[in-house]
Amino acid sequence: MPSQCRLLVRNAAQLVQVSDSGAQYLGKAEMQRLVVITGASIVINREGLIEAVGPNELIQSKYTEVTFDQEIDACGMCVLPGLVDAHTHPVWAGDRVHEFAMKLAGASYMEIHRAGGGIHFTVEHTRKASEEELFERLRGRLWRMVRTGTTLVECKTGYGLNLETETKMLRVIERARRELDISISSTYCGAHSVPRGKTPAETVDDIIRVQLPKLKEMMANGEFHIDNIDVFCEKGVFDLDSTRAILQAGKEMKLQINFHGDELYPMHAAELGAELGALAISHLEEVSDAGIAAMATAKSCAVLLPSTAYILRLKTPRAQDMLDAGVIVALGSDFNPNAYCCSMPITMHLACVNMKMSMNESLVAATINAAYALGKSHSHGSLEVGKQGDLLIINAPRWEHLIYQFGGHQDLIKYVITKGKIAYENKSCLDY
Ligand SMILES: N=CN[C@@H](CCC(=O)O)C(=O)O
Ligand SMILES: [Zn+2]
Repeated sequence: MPSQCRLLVRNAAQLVQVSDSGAQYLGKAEMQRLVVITGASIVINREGLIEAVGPNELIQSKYTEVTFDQEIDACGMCVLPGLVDAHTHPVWAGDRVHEFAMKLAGASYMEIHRAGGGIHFTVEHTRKASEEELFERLRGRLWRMVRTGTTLVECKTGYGLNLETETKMLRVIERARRELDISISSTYCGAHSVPRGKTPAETVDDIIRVQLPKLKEMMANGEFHIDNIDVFCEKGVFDLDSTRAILQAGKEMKLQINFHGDELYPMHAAELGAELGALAISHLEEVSDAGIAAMATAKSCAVLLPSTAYILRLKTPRAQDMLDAGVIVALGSDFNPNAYCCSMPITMHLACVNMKMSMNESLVAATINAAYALGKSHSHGSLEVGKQGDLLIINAPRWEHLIYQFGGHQDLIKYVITKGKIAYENKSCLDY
């Protein structure tokens, strides 16, 4: 046993491990048996990994000879795994508050998109923004996420739609990955929309023949790392054949398939994703029964985005049908200029109230299952020995307060810890 460790958190009223079996995801039955220890401690070693977790007496007796860089007495508080946000678009310039007003007045998402707004508006501003400006904006947004408990986040490109700006966005994400106290899964989403002045066929060709080969070269040179490939598979954006061609090309580059499907119109994107071995498919408001069955068999994770369904007043994603059919269900905030929500506690709350998930199911979907959607559940998403020491400590005696309290998490989350170091501390946390 080492004589020095990075962090000891002791005396937690509850410590939610989520799972203690080494599972890479939890299905509906296991979600009901969340692993929670009462009166618990956790130890993070100097590599930032969890070294021990268990009842106070056990940890205390094992670690009497060990000194810690930092100790936290969590008496009366709860410890949970850092939250995992499985779907965000956080790199952009130019907000769309004016479009929110248009939507409230009755315009649909696609009407605004077809009229040249929506993604096109953001692309125009993001192309003009400097790399430094985009990084500073990303830094602020990721910091907001950290303060609401997110410690691993998926970050998409997709507001460049050409090689120059897509690579600018990838460099910005890479810099954040290297410099900031949050783990990042990076997604190339060059097929987020058909850019102005190009046909869908020209766009697919440019992505497959120009952009992807160049990205491969840049990854090999160590300029940035890309984990996932994404396409907005939607009527009026990319059809099934175009989506298949782009995702297949990404898969050949060893990128994980993680794409937008069956959101506004039933496209049979879920069936396509299952056929291609997609690790994750997001949205799925319009998924078919056959698509649900295919995803369950293929173990393609459904990343549900309750904030988007809420803001756009879409059909409610069929979380319970998916869980009953054996689909792995995860959650994402879908932070983007259309759905300006970067809080996973609010996302979990919406999933419970609008999608009829239980609090156990929501927490699993925002931790181990979201980590699975990013191919990272071997290292993230639960408090188990050997995993990364990412956790939050809330100032309440039952963990469910994280979901029950709607907003105001700045007064609930006391610490956010990444790799065993305090990334955020609220020194004036109010009593619940
Ligand atoms: N649906 C496609 N992409 C985003 C919206 C992006 C945007 O409107 O800027 C989403 O996941 O909701
Ligand atoms: Zn999205």
